[in-house]
Amino acid sequence: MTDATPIVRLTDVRLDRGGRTVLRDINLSVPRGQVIAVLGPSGSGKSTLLAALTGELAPAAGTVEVLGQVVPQAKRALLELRKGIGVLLQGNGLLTDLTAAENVALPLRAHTDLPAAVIARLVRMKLHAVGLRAAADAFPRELSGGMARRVALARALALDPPLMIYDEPLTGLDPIASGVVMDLVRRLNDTLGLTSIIVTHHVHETLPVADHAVVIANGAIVFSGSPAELETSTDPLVRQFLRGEPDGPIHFDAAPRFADSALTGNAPAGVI
Ligand SMILES: Nc1ncnc2c1ncn2[C@@H]1O[C@H](COP(=O)(O)OP(=O)(O)OP(=O)(O)O)[C@@H](O)[C@H]1O
Repeated sequence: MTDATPIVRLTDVRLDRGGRTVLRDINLSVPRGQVIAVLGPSGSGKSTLLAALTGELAPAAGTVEVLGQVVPQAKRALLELRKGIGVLLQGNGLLTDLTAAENVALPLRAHTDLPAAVIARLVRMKLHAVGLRAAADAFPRELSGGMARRVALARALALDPPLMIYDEPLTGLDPIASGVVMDLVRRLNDTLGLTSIIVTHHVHETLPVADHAVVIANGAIVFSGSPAELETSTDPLVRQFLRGEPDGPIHFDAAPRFADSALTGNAPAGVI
């Protein structure tokens, strides 16, 4: 993969779950080095899109390429690919009976044969990167929500993945902790040379650190452009989403109604 190859590319992708189409006609290309915000209301299919990137969900149609290869279905090849993808899951997924340092060490112990002293040094470096070196011996229950999220972030970074995926990284955090986490996401992206995909409905906290925004609603990409373009968009769907209004062209029921005319024809391609 050359530097010019997009780190993530979805081509004419359709994603089905439970026998129902959740997302269709997804075209999205993420260049290296960028922070991309994937926004959308609850139930719009953000987690479904992530599942396709990590190979948890195979596309019903189209191609999903990550790190220069089509996401494989064979288990071994998929595990190999996943080593290059750091995922910060909703919640933290920290093991409560392990210290912060032990949590960060988990992926290193599972996926490398490095000696304990090297792992300990790498763990200290990762905790330092998220500003928590002093919390190495603390248990998750002793940490604030924001600190615990940063430990989870350090763990996601443990194997030096070139691609980071954040699934609702701000859930349950207060505005100050949210600001700290988003600044960290941006800073780590730039200093470590990562590419970051942030899936969230926290628009106003995320846009300031994003290079590019994609909005999904009603089963498709309905906006793809810069944060500034998003904020000045006059598209009724985008406006409704940004203002959090219950009434408008976005359907908030579980099943996207593809036959509805609100979307047909005016969904811009998600190529960035
Ligand atoms: N495993 C599944 N089986 C069947 N349907 C599913 C499954 N997972 C999700 N869905 C459906 O797919 C749609 C999109 O769900 P998804 O979780 O991707 O949305 P989301 O945008 O991530 O929502 P939230 O912001 O609430 O997490 C929803 O209608 C949901 O009910």
